[in-house]
Amino acid sequence: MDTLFEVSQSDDHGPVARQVRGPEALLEGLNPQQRAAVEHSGSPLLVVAGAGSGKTRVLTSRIAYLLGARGVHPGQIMAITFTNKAAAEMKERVTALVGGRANVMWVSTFHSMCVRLLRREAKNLDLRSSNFSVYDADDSRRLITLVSRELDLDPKRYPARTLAVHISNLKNELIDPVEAADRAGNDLERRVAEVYTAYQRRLTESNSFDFDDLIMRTVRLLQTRPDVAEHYRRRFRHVLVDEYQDTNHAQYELVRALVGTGTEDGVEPGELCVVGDADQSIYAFRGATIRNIEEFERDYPQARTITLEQNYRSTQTILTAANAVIARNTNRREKRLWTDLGDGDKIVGYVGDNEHDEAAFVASEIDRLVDTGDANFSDIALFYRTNNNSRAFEEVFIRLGLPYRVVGGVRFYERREVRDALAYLRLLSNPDDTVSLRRVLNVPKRGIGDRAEACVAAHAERERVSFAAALRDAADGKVSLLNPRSQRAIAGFVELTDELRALVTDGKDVAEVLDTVLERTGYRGELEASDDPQDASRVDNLTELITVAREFVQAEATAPEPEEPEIDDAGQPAQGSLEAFLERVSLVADSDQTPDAGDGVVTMMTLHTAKGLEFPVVFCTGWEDGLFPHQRALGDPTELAEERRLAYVGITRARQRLYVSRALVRSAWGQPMANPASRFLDEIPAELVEWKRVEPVRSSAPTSATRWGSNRSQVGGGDSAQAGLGARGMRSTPFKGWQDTPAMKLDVGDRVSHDKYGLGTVVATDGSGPRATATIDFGTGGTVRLMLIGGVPLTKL
Ligand SMILES: Nc1ncnc2c1ncn2[C@@H]1O[C@H](COP(=O)(O)OP(=O)(O)OP(=O)(O)O)[C@@H](O)[C@H]1O
Ligand SMILES: [Mg+2]
Repeated sequence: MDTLFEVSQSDDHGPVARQVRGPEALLEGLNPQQRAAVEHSGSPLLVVAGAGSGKTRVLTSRIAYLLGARGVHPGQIMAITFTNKAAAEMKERVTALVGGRANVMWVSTFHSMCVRLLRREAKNLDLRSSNFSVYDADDSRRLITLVSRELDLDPKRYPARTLAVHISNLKNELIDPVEAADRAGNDLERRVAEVYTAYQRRLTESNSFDFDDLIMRTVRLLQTRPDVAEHYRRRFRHVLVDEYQDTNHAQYELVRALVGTGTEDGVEPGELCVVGDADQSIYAFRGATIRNIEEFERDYPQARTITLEQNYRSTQTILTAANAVIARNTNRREKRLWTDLGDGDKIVGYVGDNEHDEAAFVASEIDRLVDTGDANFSDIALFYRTNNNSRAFEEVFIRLGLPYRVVGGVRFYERREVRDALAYLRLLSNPDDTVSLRRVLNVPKRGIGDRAEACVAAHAERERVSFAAALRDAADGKVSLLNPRSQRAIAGFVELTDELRALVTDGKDVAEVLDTVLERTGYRGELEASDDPQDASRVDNLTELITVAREFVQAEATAPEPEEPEIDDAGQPAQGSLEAFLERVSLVADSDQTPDAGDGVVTMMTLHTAKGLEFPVVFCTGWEDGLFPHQRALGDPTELAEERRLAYVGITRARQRLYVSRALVRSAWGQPMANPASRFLDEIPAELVEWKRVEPVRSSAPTSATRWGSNRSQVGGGDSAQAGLGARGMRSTPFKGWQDTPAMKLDVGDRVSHDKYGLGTVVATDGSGPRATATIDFGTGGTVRLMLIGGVPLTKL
């Protein structure tokens, strides 16, 4: 924990450190640049610095300083973090300093902040009620699917997923459907605009926002309603943003509108402090742009920029490796990052025969580190490029009984039964929520079939009313072509939801409501009656969800009340309420599930999720061209640069020990792929890496000497020529039964024979030399993409 807060916590005589030791105490332990950033006042402030240099710490310290030394009221502070978890931590630290007063600070992610603001402003937004639903990616894809079906779009040509990405990009650029239609220059863009228009109308009818809307609508509100904007500008005198390099255009405009320029309404501009690192920008695919950090001084002409140069996180070895990799990116500002933590251990490298061998090595190392007392399980993190790569590790961890937790992946809140239960809850809170309504309409089965649903949907379309309104019409017999049985079933459903909704109005807490929902709808009963073992675990998950709800109710009941209610804080849903609960669960991000230290488990996650975190021991796995850097990036310099930033993020999460590993062959989607070493491995200076096992050298038969652990003397010990071999390596006969053939050249149309898949035809080729790949159609055996390195069991016919 920050020394800062320990000072205040050990002080029995008053909550604020300055009362005892003055503002100096709030600056203790900070280096001169960090101090300058904390003390700076007035003009906008940008702190740019490499990983682990204390940017986040500066942000937290600055808040403490604002409260403790500058007499700022907590209600005047808005701080934006990248995850809800980071927000909670920041708030906790500040609470330790100033007590319950901290509750009126707004510390949250962009999305949570916008939900809160939009709820407060529902009356200014033309919303039917402040109980709008928030649609996550899955919900919005469902709605897009519904809409494209109505527009008769070919789902193969226009997959919902693709449409969703396009619509999201438009929203991140603050482009509304009308403008999108105006701008559309080709067929795809016109289709997208069409879907976007219909989709947006549906969202409005459903009284729902998707994630991107949350930001876009808030920006629009502030831009079009000077009175509303002025209210927030008067209130939030301090705006602080962490991870500024990953903001998109909409978020940039949001910050601008909140801070103001001072010319709008005579309110002095708020004090803005943003921190970030352009080298860690890894969300371009969601519209993030480092333009925001690079042009900060142009956007805010009075701005001051402070750079931090001391890294407090990692050893010199780790830092040198990270710097060497990121240095390959062009068009970046060179940074001088140093550490006084010493060289530390070498980076450990390992080349596995396949992903299982790689996983076995990682597991045995973890076992060893914990055995020797060098680390606890919770000190250790394991990263991979994409979620599906966790499987091999999970298998061996389970077999060896190593405790672990996967962050992200198929998350609890993404499980079918959990989503169904939450859809019921959302429906009770927001009767117009179409996606939730249609999700549970016939779940469990109650005799409202597809045809009946289609009749209701057609009625809604014809009458231009929401699906919910159309359903009521159906219950009242006003929908044509509906058979009497379906009508009765619909009437029963409407009655049931009305009854359940009454529980909420009666003030029952969310845990009770949930329990009753599962009971009265027959949802739980159906699962309990089933003899499918999967249904049993579904029941467990629902029980878990009720526990989550119960804990939520209890936590809300015991949360300290804000001491100073003079700053109005409506817009927060009532404590323990259904809305508050839904808001909590709908905004959980991947990284919010990070276990707290002390959980005693190894953490597995993707590199993206690892941003902002740190661990004493880090395993970076799957460093192979085609996997990491991702295959998509191989021929694209922009994408490759982003992958390299991801490598930089991964390496710099490590404090003391870093491992890098790869596999010679791995099965991807059930097919073997032989990937060459990641180019990022080549970019780490060879002398920093001790290879526990390298790729077998061509024509030397694999012997026990190449088993990991027994070849230290052969390839370790700082012989850089050999040490680099594992990364660069020559490719030969790494796996049993495969012939030692030289790399082959194939063209589209060539016929080939594969030892396992049989006869096939080349349908595409990509890359050259050791990175050449061919996609081969093996008829009913499916399409397989293979790296054309030596050793591929393939014959050209
Ligand atoms: N002045 C300091 N003295 C001692 N430790 C420090 C100091 N500043 C930061 N640290 C520690 O260094 C580590 C990295 O700090 P922090 O997470 O704030 O860096 P960051 O710049 O935000 O990193 P990232 O770019 O990865 O987000 C933390 O453990 C933090 O407590
Ligand atoms: Mg940080």
